[in-house]
Amino acid sequence: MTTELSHHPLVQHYLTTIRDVATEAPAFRRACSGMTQVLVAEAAKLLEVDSVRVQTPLEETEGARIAGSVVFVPILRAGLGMLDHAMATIPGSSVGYIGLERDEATAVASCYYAKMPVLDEASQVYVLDPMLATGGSAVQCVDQLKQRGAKKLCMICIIAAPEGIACLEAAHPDVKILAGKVDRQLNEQKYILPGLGDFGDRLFNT
Ligand SMILES: O=P(O)(O)OC[C@H]1O[C@H](OP(=O)(O)OP(=O)(O)O)[C@H](O)[C@@H]1O
Ligand SMILES: O=c1cc[nH]c(=O)[nH]1
Ligand SMILES: [Mg+2]
Repeated sequence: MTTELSHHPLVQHYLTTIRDVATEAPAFRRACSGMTQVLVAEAAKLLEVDSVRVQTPLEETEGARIAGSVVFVPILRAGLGMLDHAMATIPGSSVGYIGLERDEATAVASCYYAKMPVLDEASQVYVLDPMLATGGSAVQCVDQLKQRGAKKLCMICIIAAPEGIACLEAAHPDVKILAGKVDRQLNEQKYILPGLGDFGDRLFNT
């Protein structure tokens, strides 16, 4: 598996805003959107294109269009914070949803919802989840996507823990990861350090 880090200055700028304990929900949401826009654009480098001809008002010239379908799969809840800008960046994309929630005591995620578009081996599937902590949620999500036919998968996250990367790599070595930052470690409650706290709570003001 390849894990890629974004070195884009905007990603580092927005990450600092969302880490900051003083950042409240409105600014947190704006920073999350701004960061997602850059990460999705970087992850879109994976897309293949078909050569096409295009007629300008003056003459015909060469062009390119995305080949195959693009599918975004936000992991609820927190992944919803990344969805709007992902869809705006690739307006022809499809969206699947998966709900996964970690048990507060064990940090083991369980699935409470799934609704997917048709997937096939040509679909480029991007899983959206800002936090890759133990990796349990990502592995369960990818398990389900592969069962439904997905073969080309990329996980886009804002912060990844080394433990989460190792877990996803062990279970699904073919899945690419694009992260805004790889943080130091998990704490005893399986929160990422230094991290940003509970992403879902900060995004949804709960
Ligand atoms: O890598 P893992 O250890 O599985 O942790 C990562 C997951 O934890 C958080 O979700 P949470 O369970 O808090 O649900 P929420 O998004 O509804 O708050 C986060 O949004 C990820 O989905
Ligand atoms: O640090 C973490 C780990 C999992 N989920 C979060 O929202 N934050
Ligand atoms: Mg949460």
